[in-house]
Amino acid sequence: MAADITESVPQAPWWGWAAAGAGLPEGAARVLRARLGAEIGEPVAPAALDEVELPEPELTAAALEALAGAAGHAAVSQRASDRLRHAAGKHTPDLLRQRAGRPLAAPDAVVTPDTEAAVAAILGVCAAHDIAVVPFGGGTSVVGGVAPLRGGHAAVIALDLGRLDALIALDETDRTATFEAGIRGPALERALAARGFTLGHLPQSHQQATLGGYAATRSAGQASTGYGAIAELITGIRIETPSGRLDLGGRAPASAAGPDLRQLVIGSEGAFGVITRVTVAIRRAPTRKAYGSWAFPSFDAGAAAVRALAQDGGRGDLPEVCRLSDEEETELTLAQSDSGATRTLRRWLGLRGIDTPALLLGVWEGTDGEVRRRRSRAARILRSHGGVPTTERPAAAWDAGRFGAPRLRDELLAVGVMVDTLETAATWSELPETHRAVAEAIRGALAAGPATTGSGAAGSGSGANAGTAAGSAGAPSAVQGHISHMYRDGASLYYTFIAAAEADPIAQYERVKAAANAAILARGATITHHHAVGTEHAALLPAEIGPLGVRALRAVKAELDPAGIMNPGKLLGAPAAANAAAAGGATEPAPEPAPGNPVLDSSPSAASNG
Ligand SMILES: Cc1cc2nc3c(=O)[nH]c(=O)nc-3n(C[C@H](O)[C@H](O)[C@H](O)COP(=O)(O)OP(=O)(O)OC[C@H]3O[C@@H](n4cnc5c(N)ncnc54)[C@H](O)[C@@H]3O)c2cc1C
Repeated sequence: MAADITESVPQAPWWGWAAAGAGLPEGAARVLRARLGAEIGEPVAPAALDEVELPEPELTAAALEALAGAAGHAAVSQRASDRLRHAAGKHTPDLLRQRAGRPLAAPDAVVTPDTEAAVAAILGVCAAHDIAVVPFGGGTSVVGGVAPLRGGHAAVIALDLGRLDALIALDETDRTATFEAGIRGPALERALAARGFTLGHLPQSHQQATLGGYAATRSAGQASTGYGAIAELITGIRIETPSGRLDLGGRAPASAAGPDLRQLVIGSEGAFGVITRVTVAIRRAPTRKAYGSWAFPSFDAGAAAVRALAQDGGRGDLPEVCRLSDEEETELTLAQSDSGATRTLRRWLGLRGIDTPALLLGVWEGTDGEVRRRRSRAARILRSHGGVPTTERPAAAWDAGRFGAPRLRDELLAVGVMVDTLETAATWSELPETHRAVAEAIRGALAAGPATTGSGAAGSGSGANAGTAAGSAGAPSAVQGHISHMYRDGASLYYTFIAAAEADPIAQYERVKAAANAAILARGATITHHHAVGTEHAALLPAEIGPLGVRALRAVKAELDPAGIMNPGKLLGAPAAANAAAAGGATEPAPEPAPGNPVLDSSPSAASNG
């Protein structure tokens, strides 16, 4: 149940997800050796704190004093450890730079208010002193959402919401709960569980992510198929902006009073203001889970079956967690286990003509009778679409291990393996082709290898060498995918790519991202289903919502944030003024190159996020 998987709240180190673990599991290491053709080397430790190069803070004494006046002296820190922990999010280029001890930039101070009034006062100080504000929840962004960009302002602070973490109200009649926005996933679920409820929103990052962060990024939990993504769960939201407070929703279950402004705040990524409280729809905590796993002869066949479940099944037939791996992800998962059970499964499927299976996992949550009834109705539909039932074990094993996976990425990066994830979503009619096109684009970019000439080398951050220049052949790779958030009209698509790191792993990453983005846009799919826009996808937003759509959002920002201090460079990209400055060379500092780690090693499917 939600409560029993959210007991621990690891404190992320500044260079990764979790403190050093026990290394790679043997199964993962074996698959990597076999797949990537290399021996696993000794892990390279991240830089020590005193080796880290941090820029000098640029806040004036007057600005510091004013911030302390707004939030309290103890709430304003310029300690290196605090600045470092707020210097980046958690996507692979962030971690590569952090591990190397050469962060791109750091906030000039970290401010941790403990009241909404203090948040409003801080925004006033920042507007008056020309200070950019980066709202900081759990810092788990994988799209550059918390990058400490100044955007042409005199300084930048990270505004950490971590002390705003209270349950404000729980209404059992309305089945809603209101929280301060800085509460993290486990604390939120614990508070609800104490009263017999759950939110059911469990992104793989929930142990560190916050409710405000979920809202700001339009996040989707791993059980979103059953519970709904965060945009469907939020009934009310409050945001403090430099122009004042907006209190939205929460008056009635629905309203025809104009466009739903909550939806303008959900997904605003800190560019309009700071979300300080959120009201969510809650459910009775489930008392039972039921698991089911089915094998299909191909990913396309599995997707057709899931579509039938989503469109023709009855209410509740879709499991809360519904996850279909493609053939590659299924193979890499099975290959990590050489148990008798896995061998038996392969034989059993082989006898039914399924040699390259695509595995569907389902987790139903509810009461005992409910979950069994729902699972057997779903089973009938899946069988009628060619699904071969296996045991409950694969789904139960996935459920038990899913929140350990992010740590694995740290282990992989330590031993010189490039690993990261990316995602999109497509309608059912486009999904099979989109899946193939994006996977092939990623494989092609990895196989192309690094450019041998041109200015894009050595982590310039330009992404200009995206697989176009002549290059040496890339290393062997594994590219796996799954769908995991189902809708009546389509589903998300999620990819994990793994390869030996090149000498410039950030350039390697950018090459892959550029190729995948091009394929996603060419297929007419979305640039992001749940990771959000951040800096990573900001240049692609016009392709998704059109230039007029971007201008409309800019107009909203101009009203709520006239000085443009809120999270510069995220969501809407650089403002026009910053672009002009950039043309004159006064840009944000370019990313430092991460050192190459030529040693190959590490682990596949388990490192997959989301
Ligand atoms: C290992 C891993 C697994 C992940 N799995 C998933 C997944 O399953 N599903 C999913 O949706 N995402 C996933 N993510 C992405 C990320 O965790 C989500 O985007 C999450 O919602 C971010 O929450 P946060 O509190 O960490 O926000 P942060 O990373 O701190 O911030 C994200 C963005 O929101 C802004 N922001 C944060 N708080 C506020 C606030 N109170 N007011 C205004 N703006 C704010 C920030 O400025 C930034 O632009 C994963 C990330 C990692 C590293």
